[in-house]
Amino acid sequence: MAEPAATRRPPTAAELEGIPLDEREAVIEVENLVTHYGDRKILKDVSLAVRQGEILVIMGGSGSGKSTLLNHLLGLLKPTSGTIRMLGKDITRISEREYTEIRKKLGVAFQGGALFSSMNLLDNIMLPLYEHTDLDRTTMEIMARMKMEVVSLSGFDRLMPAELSGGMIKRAALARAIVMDPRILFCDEPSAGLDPVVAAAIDDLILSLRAATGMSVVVVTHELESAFKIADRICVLDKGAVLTIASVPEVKANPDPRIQNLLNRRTEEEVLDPEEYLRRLTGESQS
Ligand SMILES: Nc1ncnc2c1ncn2[C@@H]1O[C@H](COP(=O)(O)OP(=O)(O)OP(=O)(O)O)[C@@H](O)[C@H]1O
Repeated sequence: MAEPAATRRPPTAAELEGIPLDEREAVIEVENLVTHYGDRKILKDVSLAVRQGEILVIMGGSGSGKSTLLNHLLGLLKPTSGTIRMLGKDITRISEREYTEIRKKLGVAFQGGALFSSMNLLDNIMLPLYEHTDLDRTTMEIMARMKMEVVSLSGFDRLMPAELSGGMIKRAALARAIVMDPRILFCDEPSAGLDPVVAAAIDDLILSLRAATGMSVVVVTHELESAFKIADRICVLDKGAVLTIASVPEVKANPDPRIQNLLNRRTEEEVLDPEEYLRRLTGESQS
């Protein structure tokens, strides 16, 4: 029997080079995911796969279900039905102990950084090592500083989160997310709220991390420019359903007005038809 994906040595970026996405192993496979908040159906039969070394960007208007999907992928929410295979294991059906093993192979850069305000930068970046390893402090410091160098934060060990710029916080969040050399990196709005130059630098950083390590990256973003620059494929969500999962040129050429509205940043209200508006007022469009 083949060794499970979670324990096998992952392929390097060089080994993946030249292998088309479709022929690579999936590190995440979501099938027919349905989830509710109370009686309200939020994710409607979502299916998607993320391949080795792929950057998949999840896009969609406000309230389309991006955060809900991300929280399911991170094992923070349990779906009503459907499966989420992460590195070969269905995380909706495994024990907490098994999930902890998978979780060690996932890095998460949370929106806003999620840095602890009472800890300096170095300690913040070392946190996953404290949580998941028995390494001594000196080794942890060395590992954290190596990642700080990767994200151009060398020498800022003792700065407190309140002293960091928006771009530095995003880079610190990335450093913490990669400190355990994850197989899959999740980034929630990695460049939101940054000026265009700083945002572009974060995009470049994500691309160079993937190129150096061959890890897979899942990015949730509102930023079109960023999505077009970094995505191998974009998954467009609309009202909890996947409209398409396709390459950037394919998404741009997709004639679906909901996709074109999203790309052209037209608000939903501008394109809402009267009947849909009525259904919304009566609550009928909520299921
Ligand atoms: N804890 C909750 N309880 C009830 N409903 C919720 C909860 N969290 C989100 N929702 C609803 O679920 C839907 C999807 O929300 P979600 O936050 O996943 O969307 P999103 O695409 O991430 O939006 P945004 O871009 O604004 O962050 C929305 O209609 C939202 O109001």
